Amino acid sequence: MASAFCDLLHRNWQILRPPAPPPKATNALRFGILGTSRIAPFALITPSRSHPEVILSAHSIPRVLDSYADLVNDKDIDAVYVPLPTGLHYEWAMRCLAAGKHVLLEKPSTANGTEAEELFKVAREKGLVVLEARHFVFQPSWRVFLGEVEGEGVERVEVTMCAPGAAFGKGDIRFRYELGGGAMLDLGTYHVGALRAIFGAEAEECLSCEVSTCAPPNELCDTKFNATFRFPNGGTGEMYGNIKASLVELATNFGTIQVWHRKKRVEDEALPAGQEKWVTRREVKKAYTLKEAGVDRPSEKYWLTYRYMLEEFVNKIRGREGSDMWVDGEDSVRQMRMLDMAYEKAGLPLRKSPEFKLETAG
Ligand SMILES: NC(=O)C1=CN([C@@H]2O[C@H](COP(=O)(O)OP(=O)(O)OC[C@H]3O[C@@H](n4cnc5c(N)ncnc54)[C@H](OP(=O)(O)O)[C@@H]3O)[C@@H](O)[C@H]2O)C=CC1
Ligand SMILES: O=C1OC[C@@H](O)[C@H](O)[C@H]1O
Repeated sequence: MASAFCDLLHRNWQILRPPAPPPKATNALRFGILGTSRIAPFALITPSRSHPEVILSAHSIPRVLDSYADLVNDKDIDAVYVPLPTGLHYEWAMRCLAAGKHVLLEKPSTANGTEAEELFKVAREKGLVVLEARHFVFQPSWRVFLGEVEGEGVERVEVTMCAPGAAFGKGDIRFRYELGGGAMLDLGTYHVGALRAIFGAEAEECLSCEVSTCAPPNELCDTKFNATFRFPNGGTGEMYGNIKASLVELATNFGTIQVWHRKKRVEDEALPAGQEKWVTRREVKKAYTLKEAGVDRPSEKYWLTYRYMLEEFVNKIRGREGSDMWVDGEDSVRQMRMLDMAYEKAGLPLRKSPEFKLETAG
């Protein structure tokens, strides 16, 4: 017990303060970050410290450039991390591709399915990597969890995840339609990703979608959602989320997917041979490393989802075989199509990016 506690403390300490970084490779990829979003330190700045093939070349450290366009067109940058409001993802990812840069693109990839289709088509044509940062996919424990599930036989799945209302001020990007605001697009992208992966199939129909929305003038932005989808095997997937959750609601529903790798309790029912009563079997599994998840690839206990994701992003750019955890363009497009379905069912307009013109397309 004491050793498990020490292990927990040690691991969490290393998350915040990774061990002395390995020397950077001479051909390390040079990353730039657009903007100064709150997520950047978690999603890229800290993980990059322990990656020998990643150098942060431009952001606030060590160089600050005058504009997003300057950074995107900087010849000393190989890859750009785009953690902008969702409604700006499409434009800036397209600009990065036009400038020949690989893109680590915050989730959700774009504001709607049509934009995603266009974006990933251009990425394919240019032979550049665009990865939607749906980070939980890269977590070893998620892999273990999916290994327990037989998509075809799944009848009903419930995905619940909330975020603390106190974290987002009134003017937050999540509550502004013109910036791609809305809880389903922001948080629901996790729910939809989980449902699709568990069923191993695409939802055929959104059967119902109830939402609560912001007060005018932001009434087009949902803050809470409850939706049900039908999957090809006849099973139903339900999702509930709230980005204005109170502390009480958070106590049971807070999304801790980034740090909490311990696999949720597995429960199933079995009828032991010769007995009349069904019994419930419970098992807790954990996998902090790829090795624990049965994958023979390097990883460390203190890596968060973001670090795992960075590892695969670099592998893909280098053309190296990584683990089998990945989010390809087709997956991102399907993800957006399912979110579109939910918005349509809720009677809310699809989110969209502002019009823009590529000056440097080539
Ligand atoms: N992977 C994860 O765990 C998480 C992912 N996200 C995703 O990351 C993205 C950013 O979220 P978050 O970090 O909370 O966002 P923030 O509000 O903290 O940051 C957004 C950044 O976008 C820039 N920006 C450019 N134009 C605008 C504009 N018109 N209005 C507001 N900001 C603008 C600002 O940069 P500047 O400094 O240049 O002004 C700002 O710092 C979202 O797509 C979200 O879905 C968010 C949280 C967690
Ligand atoms: O991980 C997250 O939790 C809270 C959300 O609002 C955020 O955008 C998301 O990525």
